[in-house]
Amino acid sequence: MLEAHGVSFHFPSGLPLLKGVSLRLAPGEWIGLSGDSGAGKTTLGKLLAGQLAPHEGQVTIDGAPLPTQGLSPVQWLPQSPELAVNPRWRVGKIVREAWTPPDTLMKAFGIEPHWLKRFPSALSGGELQRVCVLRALAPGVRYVVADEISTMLDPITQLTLWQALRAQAERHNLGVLVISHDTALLKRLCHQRWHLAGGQLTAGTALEAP
Ligand SMILES: Nc1ncnc2c1ncn2[C@@H]1O[C@H](COP(=O)(O)OP(=O)(O)OP(=O)(O)O)[C@@H](O)[C@H]1O
Repeated sequence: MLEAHGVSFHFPSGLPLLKGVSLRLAPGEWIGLSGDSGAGKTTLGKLLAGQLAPHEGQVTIDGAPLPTQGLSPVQWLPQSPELAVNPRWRVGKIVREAWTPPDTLMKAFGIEPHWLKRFPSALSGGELQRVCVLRALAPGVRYVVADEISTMLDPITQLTLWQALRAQAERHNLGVLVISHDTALLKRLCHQRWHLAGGQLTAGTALEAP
């Protein structure tokens, strides 16, 4: 279980952004997170993935603090994949950074073999996003924070990405936090939805059909 326990956070010289936020994400569960721009969704996602540290409260995985070394069991996937890759590495090296995804998965994520020799700047944003999502699904990863990952994609590519992620999440019992402004997408994908406003979470409609 990935849990935020009473987490509070503010950026230096900023107002309190998160005020005692608690959230539980179980293995195999999909939770949706919505909220206005600037509400702190990305910040909460980064806290859950251990990329930021809370000022109060804590984030735990199975009751223990997140590991600070090695492959993180919680992967944060950002909206802009070009910021998450080394521009001097070829795509083949990028996708195999943490593990070697099998060809079947490359195909499921719509990754073309001839992209692997290119540099990331020679892929579209949507193509590079699929590479980054697959890169993050290494063995040992148990939770994924998908932060607006399909916003820039056309509807068919969105479908490919979510279907491939869904299949891999089911196979490995991954818990997924989906951050999005798209309420219809969250209703379609998530068992449970939360809305972030004023630094606190309120329940969206629970138990939507995934
Ligand atoms: N490194 C930083 N230093 C100072 N303030 C920051 C930093 N990163 C984010 N913020 C501020 O914190 C607030 C929350 O940002 P965050 O990215 O978490 O919001 P969000 O809900 O994900 O927004 P959006 O939907 O627009 O992506 C914003 O007002 C933002 O300007």
